[in-house]
Amino acid sequence: MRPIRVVIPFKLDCAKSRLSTVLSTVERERLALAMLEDVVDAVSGLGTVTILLKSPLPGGGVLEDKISGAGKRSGIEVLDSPKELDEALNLVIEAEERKGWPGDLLIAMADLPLMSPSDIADLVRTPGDVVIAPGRGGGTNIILIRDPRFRVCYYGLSFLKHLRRAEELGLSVGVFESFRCSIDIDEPSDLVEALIHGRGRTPELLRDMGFELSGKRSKSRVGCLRLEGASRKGPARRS
Ligand SMILES: Nc1nc2c(ncn2[C@@H]2O[C@H](COP(=O)(O)OP(=O)(O)OP(=O)(O)O)[C@@H](O)[C@H]2O)c(=O)[nH]1
Ligand SMILES: C[C@H](OP(=O)(O)O)C(=O)O
Repeated sequence: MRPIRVVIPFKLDCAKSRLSTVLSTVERERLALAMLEDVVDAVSGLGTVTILLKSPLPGGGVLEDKISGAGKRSGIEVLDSPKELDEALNLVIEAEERKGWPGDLLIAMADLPLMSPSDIADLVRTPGDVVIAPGRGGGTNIILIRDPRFRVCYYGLSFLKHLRRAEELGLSVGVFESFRCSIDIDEPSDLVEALIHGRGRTPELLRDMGFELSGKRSKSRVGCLRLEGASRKGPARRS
């Protein structure tokens, strides 16, 4: 199997804004960092890992000082880029192409806390010039790129856009269907999945923040918030 370089795009500034109804700005940053560490744990056995960090960091400093285990692990590179997601990633792909494509490129989003090393091991065994693990709602949670001509185009039903782009290039596509890889944490209702199925830092942090499962599927009022399936002890905190 060809070497694989893992790239995890990560933005901390205004992270996870779709969770702002249930988490303060600081809490969303803490959650984003916890999920990043869980993702790094899941992919670390594959090869070199690059965290493609949207710079500048809120409040300055360096990412390594904000994450514990993952940031200190050998083989983790943090690459700063002020560019938006697509441009930042396509510049990385183009750089690998100019180097003669020394290895394949696996792009994993930083908000996939359920993903496990075995899921990733199965994904990289999936045939295709491009292999995609779709996210719910038409997103692209993980993409393995084996052909340097491919470029990414996220947001707005990106899964379909990536299928179309591969077809236009005459590339074969593998779709990796996995419950654990399909769960990206975007909306408050996604927190239930992290609490039920998560095994790493993310569910631990959510419980520390006072989230708990309500036992049955019910609408729980938390202040003016309504959470399906999970309720929060104490008053909802806002930034
Ligand atoms: N390097 C980089 N990463 C990004 C950028 N925008 C989002 N990301 C990362 O890409 C992944 C998917 O992005 P989203 O799910 O939209 O994350 P988000 O922007 O924090 O969430 P929302 O504010 O709710 O859209 C996450 O790992 C983000 O950290 C960007 O402009 N640059
Ligand atoms: C990055 C984006 O994430 P979503 O907004 O779909 O969760 C996508 O997968 O295209």
